[in-house]
Amino acid sequence: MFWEIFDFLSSKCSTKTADWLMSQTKHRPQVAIICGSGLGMLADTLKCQDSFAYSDIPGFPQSTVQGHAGRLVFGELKGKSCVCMQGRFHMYEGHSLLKTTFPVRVFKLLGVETLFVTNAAGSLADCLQPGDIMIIKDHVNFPGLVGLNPLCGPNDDKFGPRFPAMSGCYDKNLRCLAMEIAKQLGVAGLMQEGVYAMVGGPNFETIAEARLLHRLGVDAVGMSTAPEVVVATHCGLRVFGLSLITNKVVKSYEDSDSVNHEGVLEVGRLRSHTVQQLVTELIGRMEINNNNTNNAA
Ligand SMILES: O=P(O)(O)O[C@H]1O[C@H](CO)[C@@H](O)[C@H]1O
Ligand SMILES: Nc1nc2[nH]cnc2c(=O)[nH]1
Repeated sequence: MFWEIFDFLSSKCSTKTADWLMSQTKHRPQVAIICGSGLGMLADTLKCQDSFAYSDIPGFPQSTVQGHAGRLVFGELKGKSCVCMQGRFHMYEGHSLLKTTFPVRVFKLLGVETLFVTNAAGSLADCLQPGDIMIIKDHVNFPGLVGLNPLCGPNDDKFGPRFPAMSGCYDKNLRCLAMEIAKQLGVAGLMQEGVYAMVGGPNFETIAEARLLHRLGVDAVGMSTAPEVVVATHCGLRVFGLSLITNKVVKSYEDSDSVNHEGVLEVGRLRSHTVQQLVTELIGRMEINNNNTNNAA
C-alpha cells in the first residue's frame, strides 16, 4: 500500500511538473546536465536562457547544500536544446531516493535523450590528483547494493522494465569522444577514465573506509550520481558522467590532511573553465539520436 501511493504520486507528479515546465518555456531540451558541487557555472554557457527557481516549480524538491544554487536553466548550447540543474538532491539531505532522482524522469517526459551527470569527488587512485577530471566508466552504487535504490517499489512500466541492465550505463561512444576532445583542447593530461563509487554521506570517509574502497577498485568516491544514472538508464536515457577530483581521500594514519566542503567548491571554481569547454564541445559534437519517444508521458 505504502509503495503504491508513493509510486502513484511519483508518476503523476513528474507528469505534472513536466507539463508545467512546457507551459512556461518554449525550449524542448534534448540534453540535460546535472551540475555537481561547485560546478553550477556549467549553466552560464547556455544561450537564450529561461530560468526557474526550484521553489517555483511544482513538485520539485529544494536544494539545501552550499554550491547548489537551486535553479533549473533552459537554453541553447552549440545548436542543441539543453536543460541544466544548478544544484542536485542528495540522499543525505533527507530526500527519499525517489525525490533525489525525480528530475531525471521529468527530463525524460520533456523529451531529453542524453543526460550529463557531473560531480565533485575524492580520489582513491594514486594517478588521480585534485584538479583532474575523471570520465566515469562505471559505478559502484553502495546504497543500491543494500536495497537503497530509487527503483525499489512497484515498477513503473511506462518508464522502463522491472529488471534493467546496468552494464554499459555510461555510453562508450561519448566517453571516446570526450577523450578525443580533451586531446584537441590540450587537456588530455588531466583526464582519464575510472570507477566512481557512491556512499551515503554526509561525512567524508574514515581511513579504514578509504582503504576498503581503494582495495575494491574504486577510483573516486562521492555522495551522489549513481541513483540518477540508475533511473536514467532505466528509462532509456544515454548517459555521460564526469567527476572533478577535488581532493585526495586520506588513506594513511600518518597523513594530517583533511577534506572539507569549502575546499571541494574551490577546486570547482579553479577548473570551471576547462569543465565548461569540455562539456560545451562534447554537446556540440555529439549526435542526437532522437530516440526518446516520450512513451513515458
Ligand atoms: O556529488 P556532488 O553533488 O558533486 O557533491 C559532492 O561534494 C559534496 C561534499 O563536498 C557531496 O555532496 C559530494 O557528493
Ligand atoms: N564521499 C566523498 N565525497 C566527496 N565529494 C568530494 N570529495 C569527496 C570525498 O573525498 N568523499
